Amino acid sequence: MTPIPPFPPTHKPADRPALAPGLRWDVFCRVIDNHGDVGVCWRLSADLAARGHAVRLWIDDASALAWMAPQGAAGVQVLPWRDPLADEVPLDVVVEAFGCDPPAAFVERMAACHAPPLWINLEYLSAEAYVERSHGLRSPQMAGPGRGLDKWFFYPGFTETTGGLLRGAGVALAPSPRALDRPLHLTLFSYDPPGLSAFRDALSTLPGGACVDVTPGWSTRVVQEQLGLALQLAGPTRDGRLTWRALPLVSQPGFDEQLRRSDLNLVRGEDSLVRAIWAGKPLVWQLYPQDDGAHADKLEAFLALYLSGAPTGLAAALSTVWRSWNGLSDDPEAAAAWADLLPPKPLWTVWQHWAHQQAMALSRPSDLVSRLLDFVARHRVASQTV
Ligand SMILES: Cc1cn([C@H]2C[C@H](O)[C@@H](COP(=O)(O)OP(=O)(O)O[C@H]3O[C@@H](C)[C@H](O)[C@@H](O)[C@H]3O)O2)c(=O)[nH]c1=O
Repeated sequence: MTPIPPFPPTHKPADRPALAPGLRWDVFCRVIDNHGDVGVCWRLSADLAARGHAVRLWIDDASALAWMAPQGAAGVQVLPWRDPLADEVPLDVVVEAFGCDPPAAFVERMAACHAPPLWINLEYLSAEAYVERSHGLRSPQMAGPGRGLDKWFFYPGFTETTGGLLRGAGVALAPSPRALDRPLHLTLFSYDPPGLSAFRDALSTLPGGACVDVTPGWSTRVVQEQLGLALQLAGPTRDGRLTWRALPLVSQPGFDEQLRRSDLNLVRGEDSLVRAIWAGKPLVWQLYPQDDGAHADKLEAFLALYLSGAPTGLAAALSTVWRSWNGLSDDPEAAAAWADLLPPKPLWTVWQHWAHQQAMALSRPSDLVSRLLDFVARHRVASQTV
């Protein structure tokens, strides 16, 4: 076992390295699967830095940042996750993404600080009711390396009493919907949606045809497996009235722009759901499937929120399509619902307007980073007055 190097029992704030104005943050990220962990941690870090804060992003696998954030961000230092991490002085705020357990030696140093950093666990986004109940709760650490510290739960969410949604400074809100006088343009970023071939059938009947941009990895594989289309970056694949195009991996700003340019976005996971909302275009969401079926409740909660107040015909057709896209119903109506939702059917325009309206409504309250800064400010004031 590597011995933990000795360090003084207390560290006054003055012991911490002086950095840029604003607060100094340690963000910890473990890449478990796919791109969501790094995607969220990068957006958070870059947004904090854009507001004058200094961020050390500790990450166990930074490889995806080469394509996701090739531009980097002034104020964000990307550092390899090290365990033990006893030689670093914790900064003002420590964000642990998705309960990823920062190295024990680092947490021991946090606990040994004269004025310990504020320790925040950033959780997964959901519209379920437990989010409002759990947001902002304190978890006193009774044992382990952080004994004596408090860890605070910060839950992203869609309502005022949650942690809000990541937005970023450069988000251009959706333009108003336009009438379609060309092939429908789609982006496919998915896991393995059951019924992809039924969806292709619905697209194939569109009078103007459609062009589907397929993201690399899972989606390209699934198009090959379910539809027998081997997509190549070299050029588009014709398929009757449809055109399929393989996309390369692009930066987050490029990905966001891709969603804004599309007429219909089929997205997956939490981060691209939020970006598709901001794009203000019709969207279909595929959730990461959980073995215990927990994604079903998560989908229903989001449907209830997103479609609250929607015209009845739209709510019914969209719910049918979304459940079937997630393998949560084998509703024979799904094919008919798809057909009803696509142009030139009247519901298409209703859907466009609804997506635009929801982008505006959900962007009106403050965003996640603003709420996080407010949360931190309130706790720092409270801890100084104790
Ligand atoms: C395809 C593509 C994606 N991206 C980014 C956008 C997002 O930040 C990120 C994708 O993240 P998500 O949309 O969350 O989907 P994901 O499927 O990659 O991640 C998911 O993995 C599951 C295991 C987790 O449980 C989910 O919570 C979720 O995080 O990749 C690009 O920047 N460029 C690209 O070309």
